[in-house]
Amino acid sequence: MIRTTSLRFTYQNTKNHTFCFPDIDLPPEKDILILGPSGVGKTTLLHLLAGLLPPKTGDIFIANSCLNKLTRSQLDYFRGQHIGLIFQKAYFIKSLTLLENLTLRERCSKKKSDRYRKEELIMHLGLSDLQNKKVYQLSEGQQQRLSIALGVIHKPKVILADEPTSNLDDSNCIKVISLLKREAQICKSNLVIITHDQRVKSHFNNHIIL
Ligand SMILES: Nc1ncnc2c1ncn2[C@@H]1O[C@H](COP(=O)(O)OP(=O)(O)OP(=O)(O)O)[C@@H](O)[C@H]1O
Repeated sequence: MIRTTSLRFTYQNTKNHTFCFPDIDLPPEKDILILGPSGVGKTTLLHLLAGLLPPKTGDIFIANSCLNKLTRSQLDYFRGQHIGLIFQKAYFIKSLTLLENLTLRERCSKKKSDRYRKEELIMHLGLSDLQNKKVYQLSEGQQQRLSIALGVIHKPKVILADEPTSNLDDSNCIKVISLLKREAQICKSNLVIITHDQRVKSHFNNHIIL
C-alpha cells in the first residue's frame, strides 16, 4: 500500500522552486506509471517514496508506516526490508560475479539468506547461465535484468523503477515489463514505474501525470 498526502519538496540549493505532487492512494499489489515531461520532478517523487529525500510537507505511508516519522536509522532499516529500487543506470560491483552481487544485496537487506529465492529469481530472469560471470562481462540487457534482480531479491513491499526500459530494444523492453510485473506479483508488491517510454504505457491502466 502506498499513500501520500499533500506532498511538497524543495531542493536546498533551489529554494525558489517547490514541487507539489498529487496525492497517491495505491492499494496493496497494484501498479502505477508516473509520467510527465523532463524536469517535472518524476525522479524526485520516486526518491521521496523511497525515503531517500525528506518531504518539505505532507506524509508518505508505505505498508502502514509513515516514512517521514521514522528516524534516519529506522528509515535505512525500513528501506532495506521493504523498498526495491531499480535505477535507470544500474549500480553494481562490476568486478564481482552476478551471484556475488545478489548475495551482497541480500545481506544488505538484513533479511535471512534464502537460497531458493536466489535460484528462482536467477531462473525467472533468464540469468542461470550467467551467474558466475563478472558483471562487466554482461551485455546491457543482461545488466538490466540483474538490476531488477537486485531490486527485488529481498521481496520488497514496494518496487520503484526509474526508466527501466529506456535503453532497451523492443523485445527487451517487453521482457523487462513482464519480468517486473511477475516479480511484483510474486512479492505481492506495489510496482511504481517512471517512464517516458511510450511502449510501456499500454501495459498499465493506472497512470499519474505530473
Ligand atoms: N540534487 C538536486 N539539486 C537541485 N536541483 C535538482 C536536484 N536533482 C534534481 N534537480 C532539479 O529538479 C528538477 C526535477 O528533477 P527530476 O530528476 O526529478 O525530473 P524528472 O521529471 O525525473 O526528469 P527526467 O525525465 O529528465 O529524468 C530538475 O529541474 C532538476 O534539475
